Amino acid sequence: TGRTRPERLLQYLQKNGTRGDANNVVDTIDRFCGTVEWAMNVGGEKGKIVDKVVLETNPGTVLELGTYCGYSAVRMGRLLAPGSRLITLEMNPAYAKVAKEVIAFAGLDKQVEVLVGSTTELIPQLKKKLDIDTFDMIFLDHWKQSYLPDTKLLEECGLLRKGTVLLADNVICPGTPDYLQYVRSSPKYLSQHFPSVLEYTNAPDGLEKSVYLG
Ligand SMILES: O=c1[nH]cnc2c(O)cc(-c3ccc(F)cc3)c(Cl)c12
Ligand SMILES: [Mg+2]
Repeated sequence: TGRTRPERLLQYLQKNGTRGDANNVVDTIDRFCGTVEWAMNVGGEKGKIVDKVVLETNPGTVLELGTYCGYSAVRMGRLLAPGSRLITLEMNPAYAKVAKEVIAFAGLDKQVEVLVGSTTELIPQLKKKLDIDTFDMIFLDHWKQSYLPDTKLLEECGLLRKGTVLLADNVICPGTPDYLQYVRSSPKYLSQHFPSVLEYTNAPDGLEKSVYLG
């Protein structure tokens, strides 16, 4: 039974959530993390900003770096138009296993696909693996040290197009200074900061939205 935090989160969802109701899944996971056990989901406050960016962008293809338990995949997947696809990369197989069950519980397993492996290994394979040419939106939420190298890798692999929206979590806490400096100074991006708080706390954090200009 729930030996790990992701397993305890999944068990709480299976016990207290409504299968097939993605909005309820988001609220139920937020209740678990707010009342039982903190977990590193993007959460409700930053999640409202993610919702706004997704609805404004209306992406047909989304790439998420860092799945964890699938909270943000469900949060974004629930807002996508029919026929849209969200691909999420997770290097920890135990996390990916829980995420697949959370995504299926939410009824989003047709729109959301979890790939297990490192971003460095998977990003160069995406065009071959999926019949996707470029992504309309990227959500960076994996490891702070990887944001910048993976962004450059996405550019090199031709997975970004004029207007692709990059949305990055945790640019304040834990903080991604090299990534911020790059997207804010490079002529290839137009960046905007959204101050917020670290999930389930009142510690300062924020999201950075950067539009790729090609
Ligand atoms: O590693 C992370 N990946 C993706 N999102 C994350 C997040 O939203 C929060 C944190 C975090 C921040 C402060 C703290 F005290 C403990 C954990 C981490 Cl460490 C990650
Ligand atoms: Mg995060």
